[in-house]
Amino acid sequence: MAEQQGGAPHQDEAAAKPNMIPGVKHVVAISSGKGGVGKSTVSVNLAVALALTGAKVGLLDADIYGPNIPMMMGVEKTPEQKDGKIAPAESHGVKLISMGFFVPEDTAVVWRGPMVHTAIQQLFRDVLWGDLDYLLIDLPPGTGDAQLTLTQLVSLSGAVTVTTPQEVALHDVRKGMMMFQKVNVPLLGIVENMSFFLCGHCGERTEIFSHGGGERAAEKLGIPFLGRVPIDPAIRAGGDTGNPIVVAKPDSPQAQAFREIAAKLAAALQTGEAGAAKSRIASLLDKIKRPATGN
Ligand SMILES: Nc1ncnc2c1ncn2[C@@H]1O[C@H](COP(=O)(O)OP(=O)(O)OP(=O)(O)O)[C@@H](O)[C@H]1O
Repeated sequence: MAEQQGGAPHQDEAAAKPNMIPGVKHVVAISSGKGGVGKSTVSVNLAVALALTGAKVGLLDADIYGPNIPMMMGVEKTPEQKDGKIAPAESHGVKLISMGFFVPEDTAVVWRGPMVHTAIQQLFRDVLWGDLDYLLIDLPPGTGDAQLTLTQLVSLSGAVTVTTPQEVALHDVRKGMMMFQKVNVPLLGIVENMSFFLCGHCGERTEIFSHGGGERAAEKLGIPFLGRVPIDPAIRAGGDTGNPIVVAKPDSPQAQAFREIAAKLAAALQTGEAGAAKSRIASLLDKIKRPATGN
């Protein structure tokens, strides 16, 4: 990817590739095969952990069926409009837009395919994201309209999948990963959430949802395992109060787990970039070496 100073994609490049968001360097989808595995919790903590490294980070809550990122980030105010565009909210150093801002609370929304398409398109096109190093997208669970729309509308740097460790959740992971593979979205890795519970009183470790499934799935699929996060009341409380654990308890092992996963994700994106640059150079060299055929 050609870059201007500061790392954002060049405006010309963005114009040439209409699916790129001008000024946004990496767009990463955070997905899950099924609901309730902690995808939003992981999205929020990774976004804030990346912002704490000094990166410019945006978070797009595309979970049209249960947009709870504003609550998890402690944002109540609806974003302002400027010249027909939407200025994202900002919290814990992260720019934030959610479908939840535009849908009245406690309203059940029935989204048909084209509506999903239009809504997600607007969140990309009409939001003043500015220059970002990372735009994380919290997808709805599963492999439906929103996921496919997204892969059509925006050039994704890759997808991360969140799962719990048990076999039934992993079955859905494989399905989700296959969808991304089919549409040529690089698989950046698997995060295993709710991996184990450490008793606060006796320190005993209990593996509520079985053991090691995320890592085994990563191995089988040949994609990176980004790390595991324990099940912990402080992580849940961080979500409920709008204070993600990486800021609420930065010295805790749970926060450390999220920071390590964020670092691995950043490294995977850089490797992807280096890999793409290498293959561009290799193909250039190949062209230079190959004698002209005259036609
Ligand atoms: N590691 C964890 N420890 C304790 N609670 C957690 C953990 N991860 C998530 N939770 C809690 O589990 C619930 C579901 O998490 P979350 O909303 O992040 O899941 P989700 O996969 O995004 O769900 P959905 O896609 O169905 O909306 C929340 O109450 C959240 O606080």
